[in-house]
Amino acid sequence: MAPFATGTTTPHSIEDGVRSFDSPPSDITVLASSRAVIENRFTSATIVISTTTGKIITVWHSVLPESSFPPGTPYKDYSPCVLLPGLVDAHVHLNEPGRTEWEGFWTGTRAAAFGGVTTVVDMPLNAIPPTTTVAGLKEKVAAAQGKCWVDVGFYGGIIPGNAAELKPLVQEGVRGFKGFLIDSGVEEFPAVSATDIRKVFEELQDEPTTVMFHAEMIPPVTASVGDDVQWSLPPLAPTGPLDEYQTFLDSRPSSFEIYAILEILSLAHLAPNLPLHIVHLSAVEAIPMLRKAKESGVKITAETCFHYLSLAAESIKAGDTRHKCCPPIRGQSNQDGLWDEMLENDSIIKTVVSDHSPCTPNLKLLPSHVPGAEGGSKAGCCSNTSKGDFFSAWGGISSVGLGLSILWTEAMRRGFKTEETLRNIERWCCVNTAKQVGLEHKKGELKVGMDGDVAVFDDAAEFEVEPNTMLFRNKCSPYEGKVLRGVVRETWLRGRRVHSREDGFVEKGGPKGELLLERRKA
Ligand SMILES: NC(=O)NC(NC(N)=O)C(=O)[O-]
Ligand SMILES: [Zn+2]
Ligand SMILES: [Zn+2]
Repeated sequence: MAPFATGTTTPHSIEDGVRSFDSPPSDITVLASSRAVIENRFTSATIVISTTTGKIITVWHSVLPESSFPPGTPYKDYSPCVLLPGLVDAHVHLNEPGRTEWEGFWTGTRAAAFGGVTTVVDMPLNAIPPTTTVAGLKEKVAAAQGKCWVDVGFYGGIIPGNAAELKPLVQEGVRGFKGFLIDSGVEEFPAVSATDIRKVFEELQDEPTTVMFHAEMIPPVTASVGDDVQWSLPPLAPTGPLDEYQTFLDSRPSSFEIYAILEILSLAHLAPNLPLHIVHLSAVEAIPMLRKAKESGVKITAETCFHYLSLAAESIKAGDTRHKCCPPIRGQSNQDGLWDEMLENDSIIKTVVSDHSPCTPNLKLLPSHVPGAEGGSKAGCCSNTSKGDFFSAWGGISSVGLGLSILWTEAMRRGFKTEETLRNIERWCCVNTAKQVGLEHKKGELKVGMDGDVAVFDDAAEFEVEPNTMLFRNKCSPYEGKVLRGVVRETWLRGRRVHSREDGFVEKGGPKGELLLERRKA
């Protein structure tokens, strides 16, 4: 039965979960596949999107043939590629204005679109000014206009002394806040103390927002955790060769994450209704205390990153500072522990994000034999003696747009089941990231009423990460040279194709990304 031709809204192929629609057929586009993830079900699907509103207007849990739609309706059956919701990467540093040479809206969002990411949320630091004031947010927004290939939301920043800016930033539509408990790496974004956090909690306790922390902290004195665990507290200063990864890892032990989380939890009672979130959780040892806090009623979640789930300290070569990030990538057993936690029911780790935090290659101080170093040697900013120094190099890993393939590659390497993994990825990278930033009413799921954001994922294909597949501004990433499984064939944003591997970007009319500045409801 042809739904449009007959005017009926209930074709006989309908299964449960199917919605009806009465939209005029002239402004629709149809994507179908025998394999899709729809509301956490692995199913066949036909998705009808209004090109006028950009919203999904109907979803069938079956592949309707093209003949079901009026002649001329744009229609494609992508079988056996998988239709996934466009990913929501809730942790990306787009450093424009001020450090646009590190990353900008144009390049960062093109890299996102290339990899099926249709929403990014921009971190409040590394641009100048940082997003710690309404004026700073306005500068960001002005700089972003007309340059975004995917939709972009903004976080606000928490620094000492800016408590009075926080409510106004909520009003202006920031999607949450981030603060540091350790040096951030940029002087305009200092770390907060317990006194500052108290003020922040007082200010934001009843606001519709999330307060997030970079949870690493240098304990002031010996810290004891409970009765029986005593953490030895190594200094942040190096105790071995500066170009050995282990020296760097030893300088930022798991206890720094534990100590920071204990500090946050000790203050959480001041704002019992305020959702708290730990960004880029690396240390598996911190999980039990987070779980315990959650069980006792603290509203707290955590995210981890593609790199903590796919890279391991044991394989990082001397001087390869492309791997430097904070908190650090830890050992293989830590990586295994993070995966174990994520596969638990009701895990504390709800989301997986990129923490794409790039810089110009010279600031990575890469020795000339490491890929991505060329800019460094040309820039000549550093003496040869500092090449490969993990302590002086910029901390941050570039990977926006590579995440889906990174996760997929790792999950397949671990022998995980295809359908379950795709459903998990939908949860970690779409549904839960959208929820974390208050966008669950329009992003992260392929269902009626949501934005028509779709990633067409070829789970069988492979590609090599090389300059042509890293569209971020600086081609300097630890994934370079790796062969990843899973290729995003097409990316659709609100019912329009933004990018396809075959035809590249749809340049006509320029970028169509919107700035997501509506005020959060919860
Ligand atoms: N200044 C930064 O961008 N820092 C970032 N750096 C990392 N993760 O290494 C972060 O998110 O903390
Ligand atoms: Zn951080
Ligand atoms: Zn970050």
